[in-house]
Amino acid sequence: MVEARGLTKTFTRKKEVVEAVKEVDLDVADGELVAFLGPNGAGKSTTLRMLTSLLRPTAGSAVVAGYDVVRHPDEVRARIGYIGQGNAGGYSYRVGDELQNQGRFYSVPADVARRRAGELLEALELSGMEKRTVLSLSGGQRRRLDVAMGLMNHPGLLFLDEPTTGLDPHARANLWEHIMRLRVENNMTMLLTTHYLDEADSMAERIVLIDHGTVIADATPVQLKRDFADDVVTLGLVPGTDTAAVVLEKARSVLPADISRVEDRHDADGTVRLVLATNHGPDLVPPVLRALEQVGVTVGSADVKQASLDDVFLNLTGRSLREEAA
Ligand SMILES: Nc1ncnc2c1ncn2[C@@H]1O[C@H](COP(=O)(O)OP(=O)(O)OP(=O)(O)O)[C@@H](O)[C@H]1O
Repeated sequence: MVEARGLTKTFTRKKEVVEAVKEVDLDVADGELVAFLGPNGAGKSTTLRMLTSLLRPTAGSAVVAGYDVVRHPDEVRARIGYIGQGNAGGYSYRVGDELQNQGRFYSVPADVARRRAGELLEALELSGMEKRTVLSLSGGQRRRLDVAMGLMNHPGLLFLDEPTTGLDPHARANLWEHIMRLRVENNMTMLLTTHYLDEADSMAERIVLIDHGTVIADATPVQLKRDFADDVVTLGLVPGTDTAAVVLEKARSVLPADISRVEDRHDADGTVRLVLATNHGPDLVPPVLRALEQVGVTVGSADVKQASLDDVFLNLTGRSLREEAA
């Protein structure tokens, strides 16, 4: 569905040169849901705008829905849906008219457009709002209208640029529910950008991490977390009659060899904790507890913090995506 090679965009403004996207290679297979994840200014939107034929690449090429984006932009646009960062049409227009106009833009016959608009309004819980102006809709309703507009031409491939930014958690979850249902019903391939790590983690089948215009990782969320971050298991040890040093020595002697890092922590309340970094935290706890029990070490508490995409970004770049997004 998407095949980009060496995609590059350089902006020049008042003698300032910005290399927004640098030699990006990207493949999206039929039916896949891929998320572009990266900090502000990483080049996500610029890449999306090149793939949707809105922006001409400085170098490189992209074939989208079977057509070259530079040579056949009309063919590309006819086959894709694009939901930009702040669409929501003309604010003073009526919802129903906006959808009809969008249909006309795509040369959808008027009766088909009317039927499609009705179906989409119902699917996106906007029924009865045809006569309302866009301005009168809530943020979540407006974003759902954007999705409806992006789907008027029945695209096989949908591009979404930060679909949920600015929405409250309830509206975000609600929008996702709609998008995911429509994806299945319409058998759509999707490429989206987001700042939200949790969204990318739970929704995307593949994540392309982008930083300073370059792809720094491209894999499933599970693979990324396995390869570039560790789970952290923290065990609170009960000293009993042994000293803390003896307990720690006994504990360390029975730990499996594949733990990537072992540290001990002495908290202010006197608790001694063993901190283990591993790429299989939840599976590690039961055997470690059994082994510790066998050498007479009692565990009073266990905590598992599973690796996150933020840990992945931090390990790859030295910066936290969460802090940059905030
Ligand atoms: N029209 C333009 N003229 C000059 N510079 C631009 C233009 N559009 C984007 N840029 C710059 O290109 C870089 C990448 O911007 P882009 O919007 O693609 O990033 P992004 O990852 O989508 O960021 P955000 O998450 O904030 O939307 C930034 O440094 C931005 O300032």
